[in-house]
Amino acid sequence: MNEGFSTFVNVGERTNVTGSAKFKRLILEGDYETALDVARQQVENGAQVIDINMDEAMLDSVEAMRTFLNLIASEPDISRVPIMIDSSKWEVIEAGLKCVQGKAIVNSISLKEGEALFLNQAKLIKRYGAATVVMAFDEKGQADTQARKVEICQRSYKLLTEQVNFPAEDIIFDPNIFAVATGIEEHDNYAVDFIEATREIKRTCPYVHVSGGLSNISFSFRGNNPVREAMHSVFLYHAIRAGMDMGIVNAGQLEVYDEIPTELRDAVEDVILNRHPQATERLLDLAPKYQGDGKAQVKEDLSWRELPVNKRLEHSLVKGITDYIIEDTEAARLEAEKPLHVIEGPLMDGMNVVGDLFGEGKMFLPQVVKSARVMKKAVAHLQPFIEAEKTEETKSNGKILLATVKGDVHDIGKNIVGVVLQCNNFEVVDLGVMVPAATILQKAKDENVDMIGLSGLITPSLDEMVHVAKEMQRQNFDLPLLIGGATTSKAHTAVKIEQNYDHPVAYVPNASRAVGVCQKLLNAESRRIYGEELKKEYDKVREQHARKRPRSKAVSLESARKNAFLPDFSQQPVKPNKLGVTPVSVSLDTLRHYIDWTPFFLTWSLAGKYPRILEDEIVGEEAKKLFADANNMLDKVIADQSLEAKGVIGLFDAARVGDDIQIYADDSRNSVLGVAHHLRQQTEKSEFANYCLSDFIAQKESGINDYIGAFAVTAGIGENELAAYYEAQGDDYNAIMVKAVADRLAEAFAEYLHEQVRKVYWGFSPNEDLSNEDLIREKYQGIRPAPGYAACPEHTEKQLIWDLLDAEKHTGMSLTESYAMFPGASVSGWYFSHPQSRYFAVAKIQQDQLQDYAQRKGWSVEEAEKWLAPNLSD
Ligand SMILES: C[S@@+](CC[C@H](N)C(=O)[O-])C[C@H]1O[C@@H](n2cnc3c(N)ncnc32)[C@H](O)[C@@H]1O
Repeated sequence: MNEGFSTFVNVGERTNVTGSAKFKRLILEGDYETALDVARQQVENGAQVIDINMDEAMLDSVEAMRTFLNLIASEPDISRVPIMIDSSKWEVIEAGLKCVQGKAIVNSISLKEGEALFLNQAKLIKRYGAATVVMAFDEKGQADTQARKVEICQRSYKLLTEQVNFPAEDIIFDPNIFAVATGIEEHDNYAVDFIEATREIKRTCPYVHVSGGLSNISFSFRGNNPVREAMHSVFLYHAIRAGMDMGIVNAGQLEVYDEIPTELRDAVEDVILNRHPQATERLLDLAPKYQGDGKAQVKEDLSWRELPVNKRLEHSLVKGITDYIIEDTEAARLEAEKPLHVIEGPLMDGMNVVGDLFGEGKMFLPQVVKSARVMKKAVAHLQPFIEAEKTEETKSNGKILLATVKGDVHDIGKNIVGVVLQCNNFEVVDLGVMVPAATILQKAKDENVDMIGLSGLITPSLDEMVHVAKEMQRQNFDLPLLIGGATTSKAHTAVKIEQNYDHPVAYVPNASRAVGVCQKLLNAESRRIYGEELKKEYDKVREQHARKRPRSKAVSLESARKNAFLPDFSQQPVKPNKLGVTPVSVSLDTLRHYIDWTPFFLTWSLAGKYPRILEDEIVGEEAKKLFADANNMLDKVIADQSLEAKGVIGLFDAARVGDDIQIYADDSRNSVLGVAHHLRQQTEKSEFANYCLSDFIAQKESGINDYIGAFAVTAGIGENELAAYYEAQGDDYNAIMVKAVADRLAEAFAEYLHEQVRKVYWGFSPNEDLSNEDLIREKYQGIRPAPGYAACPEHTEKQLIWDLLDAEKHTGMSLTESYAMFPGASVSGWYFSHPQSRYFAVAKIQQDQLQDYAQRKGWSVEEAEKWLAPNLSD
C-alpha cells in the first residue's frame, strides 16, 4: 500500500465471539476443533496476531478462554503468532495471561475506571511480560476529537512509563476509529482526528504503537463493498504514514490505492481528509455507480509500443517484460551519444520507478526480481559497445559486499537482497556461501566496498557473525555492517553483535528494508545521523533485554526430569517391517504432488495460503504468475533431469536412558550404534509436562522393545549448477526460482518418505489415507523432529544421523562445520512413532542442564555454551 505497509502488523479477529457468528456458534457448541481451524486459517491468511474474545453471556468466558488458549498452545502453526487476549472482564484477561506461553497482548485497559485500577492492571500485565492495548478512554468517556485522543494517550503513557515502568514498546494505543460520512456534521472530522492524533502520539510518546479497527470507518457504506474497500485503502494510506502500525484489517477488503478509479479515490479522499463540507454528499452520489463490479476491466494491449523509447524501456522494466528489451535498448543506443548513457539515463530512470513502487508497497518482490532480469538483459546488450568505446564504468550508488557466513549454505534471502539492491543502482559484490571472516574482510578491502552485509539461516551462523564483527573491530575497519537472515533479529544484533564494533551495525529484517538502510549509510552526514539513531535504539534494546524478567520461572533439571512426559505404553510399539538402513530414490514427478506451496510464496514475500492465495485480491495475480513460473521450472527439471532427489532412512531398536536415546544394532541391545542426546524443557509447568524428545521412547528398564527412525533427503543435486547457469545469463529470477523449487521438492521428499515409513518401511499406520493438505497439517501418527528446530535445537546431533545412515555415501549430502546440510535443499531428522509424540520448544535451559549436556556429549562447558547459545539466557 505505502511505505509502512510492509511493517504493518495485521490482527486477525475471526476468533471473536462478539464479531463472528460462526466462531460464537462453534464455541457455544463446544466444537473447539473446528474453532481451532478458524484460528489456523487466520494465521495462514497472514494474520500476524490473533485476537481472541469469549465475551458471551451464555458462556463461562474464563473457562472458554482457558480451554481455547491451551489448545492453541499445542498447535505450533497457530501459536507461532502472538495472541491478543480480548475481554472487557479482567478475570478473563488474567485467566488468559496464565495460559499463553509466548508474549501475549492484552486488549484492553483504559483510564475509564480511574488511575488506580488502570495502574494495577498494568502492573499485572507487565509481570506476565505481556504488551497491552490502551484505549483512548478516560473517566469522562471515549475520546473523539484529536485533542482528547492525544491528551488521554499522553496521560496514559506518562502513568505507565513513570509509575509502573511499563516498557513503552509494549504499549499499543487505540485512539478509536469512528465512522465518517454518517450525515452528522460532528462526525466529518473523525478520520482526520484519528490520523492527526496518531501523528502526535507517535511524536510525543516514543516507542509506542498505534492500532485501530479499520472497518468502522466505512460503516455508513454497508452493502457497497467497492466504496468501503476504497475508504479502507485511503484511510490506511494516510494513517500508516502518520504512524499507525497495527490494526484489524481484512486484506480481502482492501483495494490497491493506485488502482482505485481516480474519480472515486478523490471523492473518498475528500471524505476521509474532510476536505470540504459537501464531501459526504458527493460520495453518496457517486457510490451507486461503483456498487457491484464498478471497476473497469484492464485489457492487455500493446499500445505502449507506441510510446517513446525511454517510456517503452520503463514499461518493460516495471512489467518485467523481456520480449522487446533488446530491440528497445538497441533503439535507445542508436539515439544516445554514448551507450553508457542508455544505462545512466532511461534504464536507471526505469529502475528508479521500480525501486519507488516497491518501496511504496505498490510492486511485489517477484515483480522486482523480474525487472532486474530485464535490466541485466539490457546491460548485457550494451556491454560490448561500452567496452568497444572503453569509456569509464557506470557510477553506482555504492558498493556492497554480501556473503553467507562460514558454515552456512543458505542464500535465497541474500540473493533476493542482492537483486533488490542492484535494482536501486547499488553495485553488489556477492561472495556466495560459506565465506570465512578472513575472506570477507580481505575482499572488502580489495574491492573498496562501502559496506558489508552478512547473511545466515541456521543458529550457529549467529556466532559466526559476532566473530566477523570482532574481526572488523580488531582490524580497524570502519565500514557499516548489515545483518540479515532468518535467525537474526534486532535483539541479537543489539545484544551480541553491535557492542563488538564501533561503527554502524544495522539489522535488516527483509529485502524491502535493505535499500533504505543502505542509502542512509552511504553519505557521511546521513550515516553519522543514522549511526547515532541506531546506537540509541540498540542501547535501548539492550537495556530492555537486561531488564526483561523471564516470562516463566525456571526449574532445576532434576525437577524438570521428575515432570517428564510419560506416554502410554500399554500397547507394544510396532516393530518396523524393515529394520536397518535403506537408501531411497524417487522421481521428481512423484514429489511434485507432495509439495506444500504456501512457504514458496512466502519466500517471494507473498503472504497467504495456497491455493487461496491465487485468488487473493491483492497478490493473487502476481501469485498466479509466480506459480506458473514455478511449474514451468518443475516441468523443465523433470524433463531434462537437471535436479535429482536422493534419500536414506534407517529404523533401529532404541531405548530411553535418562534424557538420551540409545540406538542399537538389534534387539539384543548388545551393540550400541550411537546415542542421541536431547534437551529437556526447564520452565515451570502447571498443567503440562517438561518435555524432552527422549520421553517418547520406552525406558530401557521397562523391558519394552521400542524403535526410532532417522532420515536424510535432498532434492538439491544439481541446484547450484543450474542456478549458476541462470546467473551467468543475468537471469536472477530463474536462479532464485531453481533454489526455491528445489527447497520445495526437498520438503516434499521428507513428507513423501515419512508417509512411506508410516505405511510401509515401519508400518505402524499401514492403512493411513491422507490428502496432501492433511499431510501438510501433519494429521498423522508420530513426528519427524529436525535437529536445529525447537524440540532439538542443537545442530551437532545431525552428525549422528549422518553416521547411522552413512548419509554422505548414500545421498552425497554433507555437513558443514556449522552443521548446515549441503546442498541447501535438504532435510533431515528423526522419526518417532508414539501416538502421543508431539512438537514442542525446549526454550531456555539452565546451567545445570548445560553442564549435564556437556558431560553427556563429552564436551567442555565452553563448547556446550557455543552450541547451545540460543537456548541460554544472556
Ligand atoms: C518446517 S515445516 C516443513 C514442512 C512444510 N510442510 C514445508 O513444506 O515447508 C515442519 C517440519 O519442521 C520440523 N519441526 C517443526 N517444529 C518442530 C519442533 N518444535 N521441533 C523439531 N522439529 C520441528 C519438523 O521436521 C516438521 O516436519
